[in-house]
Amino acid sequence: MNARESALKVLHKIDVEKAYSNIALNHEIKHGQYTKLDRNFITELVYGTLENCIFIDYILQQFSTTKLNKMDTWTLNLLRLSIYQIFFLDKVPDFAAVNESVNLSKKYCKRASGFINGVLRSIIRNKESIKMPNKEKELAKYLSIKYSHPKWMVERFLKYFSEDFTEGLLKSNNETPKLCIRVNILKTNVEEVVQLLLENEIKVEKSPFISEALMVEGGFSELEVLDIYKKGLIHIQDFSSMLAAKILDPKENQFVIDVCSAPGGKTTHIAQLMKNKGRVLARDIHSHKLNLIEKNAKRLNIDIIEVEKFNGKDLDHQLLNAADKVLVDAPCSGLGIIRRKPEIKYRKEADDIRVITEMQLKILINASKYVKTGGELLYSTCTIDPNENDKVIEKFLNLSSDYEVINISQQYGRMLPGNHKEKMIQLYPNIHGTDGFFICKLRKK
Ligand SMILES: C[S@@+](CC[C@H](N)C(=O)[O-])C[C@H]1O[C@@H](n2cnc3c(N)ncnc32)[C@H](O)[C@@H]1O
Repeated sequence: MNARESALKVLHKIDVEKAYSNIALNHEIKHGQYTKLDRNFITELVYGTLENCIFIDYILQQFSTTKLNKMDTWTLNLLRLSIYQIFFLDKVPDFAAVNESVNLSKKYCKRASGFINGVLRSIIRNKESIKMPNKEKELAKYLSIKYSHPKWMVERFLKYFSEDFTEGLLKSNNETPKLCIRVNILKTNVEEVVQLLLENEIKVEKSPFISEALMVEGGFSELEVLDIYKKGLIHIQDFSSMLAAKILDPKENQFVIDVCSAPGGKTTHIAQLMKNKGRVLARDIHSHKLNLIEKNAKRLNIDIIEVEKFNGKDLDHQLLNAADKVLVDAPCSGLGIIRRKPEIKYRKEADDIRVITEMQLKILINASKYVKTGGELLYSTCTIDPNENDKVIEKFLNLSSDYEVINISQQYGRMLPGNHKEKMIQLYPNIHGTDGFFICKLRKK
């Protein structure tokens, strides 16, 4: 199977089965016989098409007599894949993209071959004269189409951020994120890992902010296949996520509870910082995800983590005032990780955010009850929506007079790129080059 056919299958799966892009793509790549070049091309085609889907559909609708929602899903995804190549990939000649698509259509949507051929050739002929909405008159619509974010999302960003900031954010959301590595200091050290990666022709940069973090140069994306990963010397985790455990700052022999912990990125980092001494209780509502924490802990040689299925919306009376530190890495809209999962743009609705903030507050209130007097509570999310971040904290503080916010931007400023004047930390992909991420640390008085 060639790269375009694989990309089409993955796009179809994401669209029709609502699969996650990273999981669907990894599955396809792992189970096919592809060269590294093919794997990179499939990845580029899938992410590029997904990232630019609203723009692509806008073009397609202008040249198709059939409405997009009336098209067969194979035809629609094949057209999207081809239009992506025509508009965004200089290395693919336009007519090669059309010919490949027509060949593929014979296998996946035979009856539409002529239609696909006609639409694509007409797009190529008129490529230069395509009209975009007027930026001055219809800013949200223009940005929505240009950067392929739903209009409600753009309007929401424009409500919170300036026009320039919003445009920068939308642009960054369509860029490829840097791959970050966390060195497992229980098993090795940074120098050894840098050397071992070099032997695999992977160059990394040390992070000036977090001692155990490395940034991969050039975006190599298959670290999981390396021995160094399988042997648990490294874990793959964004810099912003590493900050959460660093700022929680757990110590050896403490009792730490992580109430929303799967797949265990932060839990295993916490255990690592505790030098694998003490107790970490890792909970999640989804039992199938708890297996991932156990698998990760085993690989990283960590044995102080206990996993347990528990709904954070329920209060566990057994744990009242029991923990030194509690982490609430809350379920959120994910608006900070659109670079990694572009499908988030198309699957979220404005109302989802209202519903999720109620859950976040409930989980935070329950979790706060598990902290000892003098203990600490850390709330984090991978979103940039203030309603899920500082607004949740504001509501929490109104209901919890026994808590105060710790000024982490002052205390941990040296770990952060950019300037942070507020007590809490909000990272943005367009400013900090990390995932969009929020952290607030609180102390129980
Ligand atoms: C942001 S993710 C956690 C990521 C994790 N901390 C890490 O670093 O790997 C949020 C998690 O909350 C879990 N979750 C959602 N609703 C929950 C609830 N009511 N109680 C507990 N966990 C919940 C989800 O299954 C998901 O694994």
